[in-house]
Amino acid sequence: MTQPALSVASVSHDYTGKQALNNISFDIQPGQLLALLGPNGAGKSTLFALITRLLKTQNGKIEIFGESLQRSREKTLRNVGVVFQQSTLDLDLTVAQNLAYHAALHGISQRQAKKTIAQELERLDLPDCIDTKIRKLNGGHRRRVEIARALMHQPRLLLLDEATVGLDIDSRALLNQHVRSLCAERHMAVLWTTHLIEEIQPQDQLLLIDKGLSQAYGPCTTVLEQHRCDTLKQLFKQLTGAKQ
Ligand SMILES: Nc1ncnc2c1ncn2[C@@H]1O[C@H](COP(=O)(O)OP(=O)(O)OP(=O)(O)O)[C@@H](O)[C@H]1O
Repeated sequence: MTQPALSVASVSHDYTGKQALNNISFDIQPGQLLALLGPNGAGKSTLFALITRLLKTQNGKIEIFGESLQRSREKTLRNVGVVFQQSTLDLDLTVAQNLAYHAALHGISQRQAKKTIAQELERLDLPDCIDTKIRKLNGGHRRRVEIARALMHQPRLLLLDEATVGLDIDSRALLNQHVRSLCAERHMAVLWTTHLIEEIQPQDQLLLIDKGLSQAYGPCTTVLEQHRCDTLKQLFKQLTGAKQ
């Protein structure tokens, strides 16, 4: 095994008396997509906030490419692209302006930024939108711009928190497919947080959490076999009691 892109070991989290996460451990290797699945209130956002350092780690260890998140914050975050659940694009700036601003924050030269913006938009099938204000784009296109932004500094680990929320079925499928191809082509590690079973594929790694506890972890097909389930829907219901 190579060094994991992301390693989470025995992580727990308390919100003043309420335990949101209890002893969660998992790894993501370069080129792997791990689907973090769980019903509402399972602890997905808490875990995401710990990995992105929005919350401070209370218990356990989080490492990105072998570097402790607690000790080398800047170094580790340089390797990470993040797409949050809520859009953080400036609606009154154009696509290019939003991306260029992010590039500047990462110390990327204007020349390099221009080149990367063109490449990423081409890749996302958005080249005609470069001078369009975000406000004029539909939800699916805005999400694609957010992915392009997260990729501007060429991260090796991409973290997405419920990136498809609010999108129609076609846009959801397209986005999911796009992230999968990035994962394969760039050998990028991906954490895909979702509460939607249909966004998960048999070749994915799966971490199913419920009420802060890890209920199942491993290659999707292995997890199904271990729990004698034919479908993820069945597994989800068996382990969480929740319906999809
Ligand atoms: N700031 C907070 N203070 C107290 N409790 C919190 C706080 N944030 C979350 N919780 C609780 O922690 C648990 C996990 O919440 P979290 O938001 O991480 O779950 P989730 O899986 O992301 O759910 P959802 O899909 O609904 O966003 C829930 O019981 C929630 O009520």
